Amino acid sequence: MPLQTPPTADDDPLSPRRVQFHAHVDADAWAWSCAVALTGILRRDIAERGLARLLLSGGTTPAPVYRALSKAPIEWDKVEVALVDERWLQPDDPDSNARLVRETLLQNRAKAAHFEPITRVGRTLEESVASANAHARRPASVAVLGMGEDGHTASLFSGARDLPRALASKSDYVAFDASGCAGAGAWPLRISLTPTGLSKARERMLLIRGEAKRRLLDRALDSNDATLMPVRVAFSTPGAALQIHWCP
Ligand SMILES: O=C(O)[C@H](O)[C@@H](O)[C@H](O)[C@H](O)COP(=O)(O)O
Repeated sequence: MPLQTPPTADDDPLSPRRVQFHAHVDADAWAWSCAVALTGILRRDIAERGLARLLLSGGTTPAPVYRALSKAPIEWDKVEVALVDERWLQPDDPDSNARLVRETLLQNRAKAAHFEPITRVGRTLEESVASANAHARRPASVAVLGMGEDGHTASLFSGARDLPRALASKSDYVAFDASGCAGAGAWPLRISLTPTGLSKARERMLLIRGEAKRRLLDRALDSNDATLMPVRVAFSTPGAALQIHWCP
């Protein structure tokens, strides 16, 4: 009879080896600490592989981190910047995640990075998803995630008809229709990284701020259902441990 391997701490999604929580005193300390952590990851991958790949989320939270990171001493011409998710908008739309990344990260030293928007003028939704999947063949150095007030991460929304298919997908990116989900705001049609795509990133970071999100995170850690709390995929998906960076 084959010997059974006893479960290790890594089998438990809430093991300290899977989720690490970093609390920062204020927004400045938070932004700079996250930028320093990201700088270390990107420089390490450039040293080890000659190239680094950074996956970024949108939303209102991460801009200060992206602005701080834009000044970091990194060989930016060896960095590919891509998106965790995108709204079905033109890449220069003020509400697109591409525009956010261009205006916050791709400034200063980081101007030299290579940016891959998911949407392009003239590209259909299917072509956009196919392009994101083709680029995702190169594994990400780090995926930077956010969490919505409804518990979504990337563009994986609870209550959406597309959620079970996205959670089970073997593709790195899928089209996602979040019609009827209040958290998706005015942009129900999205393209999102899946747990499969997330599992390939060498590192994972979740950026959150404020007491309400800290309480929501506690609820997500206690819940056992990613269809109710999609942010659970950030720590329950096999692969890298999740580094959570929070400030008041
Ligand atoms: O484009 C998006 O909507 C996102 O990438 C999304 O997953 C975001 O990270 C959360 O919605 C958090 O958004 P806030 O930072 O605005 O709360």
